[in-house]
Amino acid sequence: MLPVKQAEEVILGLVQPMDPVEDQEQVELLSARGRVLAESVVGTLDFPHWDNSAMDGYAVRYEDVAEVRGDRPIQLEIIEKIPAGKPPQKTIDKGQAARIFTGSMMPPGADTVTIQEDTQRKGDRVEILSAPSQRGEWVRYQGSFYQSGTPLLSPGIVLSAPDIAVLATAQITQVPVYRRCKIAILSTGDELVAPGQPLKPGQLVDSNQYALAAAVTAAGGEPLLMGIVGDQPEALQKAIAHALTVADIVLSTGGVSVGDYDYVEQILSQLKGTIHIKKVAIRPGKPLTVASFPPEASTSSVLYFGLPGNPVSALVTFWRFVQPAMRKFAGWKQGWEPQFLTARSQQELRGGGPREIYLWGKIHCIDGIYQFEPAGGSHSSGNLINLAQTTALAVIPVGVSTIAPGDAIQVLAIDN
Ligand SMILES: Nc1nc2c(c(=O)[nH]1)N[C@H]1C(S)=C(S)[C@@H](COP(=O)(O)OP(=O)(O)OC[C@H]3O[C@@H](n4cnc5c(N)ncnc54)[C@H](O)[C@@H]3O)O[C@H]1N2
Ligand code: MOO
Ligand SMILES: [Mg+2]
Repeated sequence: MLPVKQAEEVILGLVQPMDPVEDQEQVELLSARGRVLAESVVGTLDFPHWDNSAMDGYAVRYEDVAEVRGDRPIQLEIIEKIPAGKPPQKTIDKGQAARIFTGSMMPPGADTVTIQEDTQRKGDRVEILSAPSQRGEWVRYQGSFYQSGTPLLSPGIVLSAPDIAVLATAQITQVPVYRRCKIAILSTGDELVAPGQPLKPGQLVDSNQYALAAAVTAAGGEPLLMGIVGDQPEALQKAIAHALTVADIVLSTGGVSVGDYDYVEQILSQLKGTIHIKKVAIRPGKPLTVASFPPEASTSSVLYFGLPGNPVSALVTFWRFVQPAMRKFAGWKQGWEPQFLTARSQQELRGGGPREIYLWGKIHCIDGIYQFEPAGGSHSSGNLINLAQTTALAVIPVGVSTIAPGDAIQVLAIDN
């Protein structure tokens, strides 16, 4: 049994990120959120594009108003009103001002804005009641936030709402992103029927394919549903061989343990896959099987995860191992590894045995401190019912038998 951390290293070591050119596609700006940027974005305009006012008030010359005191106001002649979006027509001379608004271009000659609240209007003149604290007060200078020609956004970032604002400002309406990675998902087991089918005695609804499709989508991938394959080696070999030709990563569930009908590993070998992992010291998820297929066996090299069939084992191993691999493959520049948070356990947690234990539950932030609330009921890897609404997995390291209430633990936050 490979320790969890070592298994993670082996898996991430097997992943070659997509090619930023070959695997690039252009998407509309409004569809770019959550996608991974494939190219550096460089703006052709300074930001702000021109000197403009940060407030409603009057554009003035600093020298004219620097000495103003409450008991010594000065009056300036208003020579122009400059709405936002209209270029100023006049130059501000000594003793003059322009009425200006937030976002309006600064007129030549003026270098400072006095806010409306510090003035009194007197017909076509304005009385300035207090001095600015410095030259340039309330002016947003051209290029003060960003200079054109320098990188705005770097490749390998996952685009978020503020990034979309930056792209919009840079007038990038078609965004170069990595294509979504294709993840084939197949369920193995003679007992499985699709949701909606009546159950004969001994049968079970295939929940894994749906759970994994949702998890893949949440992780930014494109799920390819390959259906249910019975426990027949020929059918399974055919299905796996086909999945290898259509996907970047293949996930199967079931058939990886030691039972008479657990054929996945032998089929991966028959298909000339290299098996890197057969068992991981994780509970749930021990029989996780990982193989790689060189480009000859498929269109390009493909990573294969034989996830355990138990529904909780399938999702826990997805979150712990598949999702990081997807991130690296998808072009993320960094942060592929799961990010653990420190939380306090609300209840006593029991560990023990040779495997790292993952308990599912919810994470709450109470008075600024993360707290982990384990799901009630059985933590059997077959109990998918109490997995509902899971937002975190708490990790009990090997060698730790008890976590007392209030003790610190590492938790993996789940965003799905
Ligand atoms: N003698 C041993 N038995 C088992 C061991 C072991 O070490 N020695 N390991 C156990 C562990 S741990 C796990 S996890 C499971 C993994 O089993 P498989 O990956 O071989 O999966 P199956 O045997 O095919 O199924 C296990 C379980 O999950 C249900 N299942 C399967 N597919 C689905 C699906 N798509 N949707 C919902 N449920 C599914 C299946 O009916 C079984 O109940 O092995 C233990 N056994
Ligand atoms: O690893 Mo199994 O997933 O413990 O049930
Ligand atoms: Mg089995």
